[in-house]
Amino acid sequence: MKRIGFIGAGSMAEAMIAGLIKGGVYTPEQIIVANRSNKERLTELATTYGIETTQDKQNLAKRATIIVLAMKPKDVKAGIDGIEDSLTNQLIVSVLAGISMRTISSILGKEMAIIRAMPNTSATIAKSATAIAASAQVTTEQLEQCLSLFQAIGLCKVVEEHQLDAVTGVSGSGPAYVYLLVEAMEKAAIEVGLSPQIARELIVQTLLGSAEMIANSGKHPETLRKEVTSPNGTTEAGVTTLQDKGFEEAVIACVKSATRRSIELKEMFAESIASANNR
Ligand SMILES: NC(=O)C1=CN([C@@H]2O[C@H](COP(=O)(O)OP(=O)(O)OC[C@H]3O[C@@H](n4cnc5c(N)ncnc54)[C@H](O)[C@@H]3O)[C@@H](O)[C@H]2O)C=CC1
Ligand SMILES: O=C(O)[C@@H]1CCC=N1
Repeated sequence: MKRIGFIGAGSMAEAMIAGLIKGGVYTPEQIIVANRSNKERLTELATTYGIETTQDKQNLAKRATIIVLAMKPKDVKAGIDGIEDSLTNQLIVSVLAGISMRTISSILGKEMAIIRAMPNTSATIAKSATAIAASAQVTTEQLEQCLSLFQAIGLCKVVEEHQLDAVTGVSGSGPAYVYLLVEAMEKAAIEVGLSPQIARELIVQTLLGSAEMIANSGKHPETLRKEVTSPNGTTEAGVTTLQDKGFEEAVIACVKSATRRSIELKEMFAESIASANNR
């Protein structure tokens, strides 16, 4: 029986498990999840999804065809140390930000088929924007399996590994930028006289409508923006203020900072794991 095993039982693992079952990619019997020590969390997942839970990672690694690494990046060494003897030709799928394939291979002490993925929290509602990158050992069949895994929780694109830092800066962290925009719009809406409830509903619908226009109208965002903007009208007044306040530069700097941080974290983790391996 093909099985998928998750090491790490947090929010990202749960989002993926929910999407996989809902999308019919795996049945609950085919899913195993392990964590470090929190038995209550495992019981909660077993009760909600009917999946198998364990704290025996070696056994999980032996029985799964795909092993998903879903712990925090700082826990990767402790999380996968000890599973290497259980590995044969399984596919390792890592959702860890800033942990390179090289770092994973160096902890395992062998070259494996590894796919790195950068999803985002909208995976919870099967709307993740995910990008994946595959190591040379990954077969076409394994890549297809991984694509259907992430397509069950949203959209999935294949990129080169070095592009994952940019993906992290754009869509991994991206939901937070949108939430900040909404927080600011809500504050302003209340200041100009709307109730919080009506403000929230109007803003959410505006976001959904705008996203769908970009996705489905076939028009460039700039064209769509110009269609909203009447000469000397209200939008022009608003957009001019945004431009005067450096909105575009701020967004560009934001994405670049997040991308840079992803690169820094990757280098930092690589160094600390290399020095731990040499001890
Ligand atoms: N939250 C986000 O927006 C995104 C997160 N990610 C990545 O997903 C990964 C998981 O994030 P969350 O689910 O938010 O974290 P979380 O903190 O909710 O869950 C982490 C899980 O790992 C388990 N764990 C820790 N040490 C372990 C060990 N030694 N052995 C086995 N299990 C262990 C914990 O018990 C917990 O169940 C992170 O590496 C993060 O970089 C990727 C994309 C977006
Ligand atoms: O903030 C972070 O580091 C993680 C990676 C992408 C989203 N959250």
